[in-house]
Amino acid sequence: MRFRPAWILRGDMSSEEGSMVPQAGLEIDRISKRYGDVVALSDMTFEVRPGELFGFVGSNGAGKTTTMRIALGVLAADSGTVRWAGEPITLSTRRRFGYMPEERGLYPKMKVLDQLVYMARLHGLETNAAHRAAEDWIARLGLRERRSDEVQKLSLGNQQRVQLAAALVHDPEVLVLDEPFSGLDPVAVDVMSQVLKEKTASGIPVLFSSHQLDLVQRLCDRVGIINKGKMVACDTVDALRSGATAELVVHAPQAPSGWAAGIPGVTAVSQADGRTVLQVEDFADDQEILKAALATGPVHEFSRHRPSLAELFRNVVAEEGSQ
Ligand SMILES: Nc1ncnc2c1ncn2[C@@H]1O[C@H](COP(=O)(O)OP(=O)(O)OP(=O)(O)O)[C@@H](O)[C@H]1O
Repeated sequence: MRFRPAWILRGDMSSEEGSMVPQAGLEIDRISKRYGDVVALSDMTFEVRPGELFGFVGSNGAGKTTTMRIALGVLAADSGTVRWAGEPITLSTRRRFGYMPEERGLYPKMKVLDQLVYMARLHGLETNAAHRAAEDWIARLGLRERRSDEVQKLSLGNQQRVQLAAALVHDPEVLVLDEPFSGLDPVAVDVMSQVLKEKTASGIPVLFSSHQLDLVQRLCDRVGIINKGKMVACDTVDALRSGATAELVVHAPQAPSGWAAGIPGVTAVSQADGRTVLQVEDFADDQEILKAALATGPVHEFSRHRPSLAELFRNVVAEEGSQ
């Protein structure tokens, strides 16, 4: 599968952004960051719009955590700006963000309720309001029976629920979550997904990173694929998938190797167990392909295939890596 250049970004987001954006969201604007000789981010640019669930995907070391830390202001960029609602972020803006750091950051010996009350107080809630919010999120995230346990005595999945509660307890205006789904069981994934959807429905922009691409494909309004510190593709999953060169799966058990060679606009990707996967350009004539397949014997399947986000991701990373 190959990609048309329309959605492969090369440092200019202007064609990707529409004019219908109601208000500015969380804007990451040409952020660069080096660690010594390592270029972690290079002109990283994208926006998470109000009410949008934005999935941030990339290989290990691509720069997701660095971007999120800079967005939160816990790490300084070498250049570039992060804005929320049109204004550069400040210490007081940061207090209105909810953050789930990759390294988590709960106090292991603190009890769940005390932990959440403490977090809420840190973000400026009064004692009573902090207690109410902590109890609400404990109930909502299924942690009632664990509320008096030390965090270190919880399972990893439950610790993650507490971490999510800690990101939400002060009713943030923006959510930035670093791999919130990692290590969760299917029920906890559903709880997490539901909470994120509710938050976006109330107008909050949510940025989260994940290596679980099936989940990202299912949940997100838009996806940003990053590679080596750069945004290389950013759009809805549907737009990304429709921008990829289509594939045809042909099950013709008697077809010899190379049976489709020479048909204009067609490239064989694989052929095994009687099943051939072909890449077909827009101008390729699928009836001609079908005729060629039938000429070899019976055809049991002839179907178009839309690449999954995981396939798109592998392809983008391979393409960009080869440049
Ligand atoms: N404190 C640091 N000192 C030196 N290099 C760092 C530091 N933090 C990150 N890096 C480097 O910056 C690059 C980006 O790392 P980052 O953690 O942002 O990637 P990531 O996309 O979050 O990866 P992962 O999916 O593995 O969590 C990597 O090359 C990493 O080794």
